[in-house]
This record gives sequence, structure tokens and C-alpha cells, in this order.
Amino acid sequence: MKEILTLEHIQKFYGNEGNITEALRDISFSVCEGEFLGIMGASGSGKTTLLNCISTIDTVSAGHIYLGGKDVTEIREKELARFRRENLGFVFQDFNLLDTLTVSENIALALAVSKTPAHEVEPAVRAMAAKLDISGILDKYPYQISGGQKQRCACARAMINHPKLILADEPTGALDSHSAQMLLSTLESMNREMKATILMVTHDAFSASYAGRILFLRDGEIFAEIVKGKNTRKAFFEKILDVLTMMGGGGSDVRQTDF
Ligand SMILES: Nc1ncnc2c1ncn2[C@@H]1O[C@H](COP(=O)(O)OP(=O)(O)OP(=O)(O)O)[C@@H](O)[C@H]1O
Repeated sequence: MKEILTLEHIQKFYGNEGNITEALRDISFSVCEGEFLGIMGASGSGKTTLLNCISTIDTVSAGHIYLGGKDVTEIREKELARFRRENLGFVFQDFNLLDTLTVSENIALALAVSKTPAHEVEPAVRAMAAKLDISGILDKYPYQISGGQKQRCACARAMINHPKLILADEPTGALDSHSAQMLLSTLESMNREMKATILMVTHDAFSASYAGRILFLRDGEIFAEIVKGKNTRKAFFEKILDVLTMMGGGGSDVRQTDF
């Protein structure tokens, strides 16, 4: 399968002489088109730093990151916003929907910013809404819809530009277990049915069990990697717990939930 994201020897230091934090030590890995990759690790292990470097919100201290063959570490500052808009989709913990816009307008915003011709916007929004089962609420405002519908709206907005990569940072962090499960099923169907490539950072072993492969970070390094393969989600979940135990615990949550 084609590699869509490649990290080569990424290092990230914060601070200056005498007070340096080595947030990422020497991180190399690849993500193939259509993969659902989870990144786990205790608090302070470097997950957010890694995500921020991939999303070009932060800069690396050394190494290279290629997205769709382009070295993102070489992109000039004034071109970064456009690069993100055209290549990345984000699913945030609080969904970041704008309250003064309808669901339809929230989803269309990404197309408006990327200057999609007006006559293409509505059909694109309708098609994406149908895939995510929110066709009936397109004219409502975020305060008029349920939490699960807000999630699907945020997912539709992330997908509307058909980005090369969807980045999800602790997307279930603020949700109860039922809402978390709904969001994870949505991410799973975006991955399986719409062929979205997803990179999800999470503390939560249950959330991680939806991924096809997981990298475990410890002190800024990759400590372990596991692949779901033909395992059931439950068996994969058990494997995740084994690795977390081996890593010495700390920083991971285990949701009480049903498989
Ligand atoms: N802006 C910053 N300045 C200095 N140190 C930082 C900065 N951001 C992160 N760090 C340090 O880098 C290391 C990695 O932090 P990071 O936020 O990436 O961890 P994390 O795994 O995302 O943690 P959490 O799960 O708590 O969000 C930590 O030691 C942290 O204190």
C-alpha cells in the first residue's frame, strides 16, 4: 500500500540551554493510505507534540515529515495555512462548531475557504451529510442538535475536502462512554467506507482498539507497536492493556464499556 505519511528521525526540543526538554527523541514511522493509526502514551510522552509537528502547527528541531510526498518541514510560514486546509482534516475534542452557522454552513466553511466554485458546494455538503447520516439536520444550528449529531457534523467538516490525512487529538476525551462509542463508530466508517486515513492520539485503551495499528510512545520514543490484523476488537483491546502494563502503567484510562 502507498505511504501517505512518513516521519524520518524526528526530534523536538523545547526550551534553551540549561533547560531543555527533549519531547521527541528519534521518531520514525510511516502511515499507509487508508490506515487507521492510534498513538498512545502516558501524559508527557510526546503525543501532542508529535501531532502538532505533523499538522505543521509546531516545527521540528530535526528530521523530516513527508505528507503525500511533500516535506512539510520545508513549507514556508505563509503557505502553511493553505497546506493544512488542502491536506489535513481535524477532529477536535470539543468539535469547534460555530454556533452562529447552520450545520450545512459549518460543513461548507472548509469549501468556502478553499474557494470551491459556489455551485459545487451544496451538492458536496449534501453528499457528505448523507454518508454521515445528518441529511435531516443541515438547516439546524449546533445548539439545536444532539451531541452525537454534532460529532458527525464535525466529522463531515473534516472530510469535506477529502484530506490526505485526518488528525484526531483525544477525540473522545470529553465524552461519556455512549457518545464516545458513537464517535468511534463514525471514525471507523470514515476509515472503512470512505477510505479516510486517520491518525488518532488517545489515552484511552478502548478508543485505541478501533485503530488498525497502535504506536506507544514513552519519553518521546516509540516503545512498542501492535497491529490488529485479524484479531477482534476485544482481543486487540486485551493486547493494548498488555502493552500498557508492560510500559508500567500511568496515563491511560480504561473505559467501562461493552464490546
Ligand atoms: N511549549 C512547551 N514548552 C516546553 N515544554 C513543552 C512544551 N510543550 C510540551 N512540552 C513538554 O514536552 C513533553 C511532551 O509533551 P506533550 O504535550 O507532547 O505530551 P502528551 O503525551 O501530549 O501529554 P498529555 O497526554 O498530558 O497531553 C512534556 O515533557 C512537556 O512538558
